[in-house]
Amino acid sequence: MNGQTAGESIVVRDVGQVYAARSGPPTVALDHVDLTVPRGRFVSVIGPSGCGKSTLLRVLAGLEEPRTGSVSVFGATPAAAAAAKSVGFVPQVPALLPWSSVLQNVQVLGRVNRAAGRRRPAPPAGCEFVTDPVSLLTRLGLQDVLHARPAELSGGMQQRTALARALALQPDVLLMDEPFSALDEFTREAAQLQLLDVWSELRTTVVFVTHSITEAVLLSDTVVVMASGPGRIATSIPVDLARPRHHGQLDSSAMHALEHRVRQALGAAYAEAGVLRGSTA
Ligand SMILES: Nc1ncnc2c1ncn2[C@@H]1O[C@H](COP(=O)(O)OP(=O)(O)OP(=O)(O)O)[C@@H](O)[C@H]1O
Repeated sequence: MNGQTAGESIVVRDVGQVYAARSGPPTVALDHVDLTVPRGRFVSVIGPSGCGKSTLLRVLAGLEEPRTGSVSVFGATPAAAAAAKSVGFVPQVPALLPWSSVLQNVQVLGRVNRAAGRRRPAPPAGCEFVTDPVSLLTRLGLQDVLHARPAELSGGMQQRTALARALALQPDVLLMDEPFSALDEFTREAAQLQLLDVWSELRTTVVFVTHSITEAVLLSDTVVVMASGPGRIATSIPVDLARPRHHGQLDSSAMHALEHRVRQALGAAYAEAGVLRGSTA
């Protein structure tokens, strides 16, 4: 377990997931997947379309049971972690309540928490902002739109609201499924910086699915490259860029070298999928 105990890490062991197909053989979405995410780390998952990234997130979120293998979220099953509101999820589409304000969208989970009688440990020193929705939204640059409805917000603002909603749970783990993929380049960069800014203080454990090599490298401690046919982990690439990260690092030789490594691994995953498809056609 890489020297980590179950309570200190998310541990995925030999996980497999299979879906029945409408016709033909079943889809092996995950096959012998092993992954350890130590507490407080930021891990990105990248891979060809259909390689099982979202399936892996759903298994971690307790939304589906894996067919085989085991998953521990800091010592609990994913279902137990989800029931304890220890898992925050930021989907690709923000799915905000359209008739509620930005503030109400974030407050609603606080109410769910209180109704569940959930007690959270005090946040790290200096991170008290996370316990107060107004402070949290202000921290994410949304102080001027607290009372706006989602339809009045830009895409970037909507995603930051979804991030605030997830963070308001004070989750032990934050699962993010291509949260910035629909944003234009500059809005995306701003959202990345906002995320890095709050993450650098909260140090919530993050599993972040993306199709962007640059985004994966810029944000992460480790980039996990998946391959498809069947869905599996091809390699894990540690990112040793200094923190705090910023877009000034994008032009550094270290950044380019890491992007190159991820691109090579991803290229191999795509090529292999093509070979596998060719051989089974
Ligand atoms: N509920 C389901 N029923 C049947 N097949 C499914 C189901 N969910 C996913 N799959 C299949 O499992 C495989 C993995 O899907 P998944 O959505 O996890 O991939 P992904 O890597 O997230 O893809 P993308 O990058 O396109 O979002 C795909 O072949 C997909 O068609």
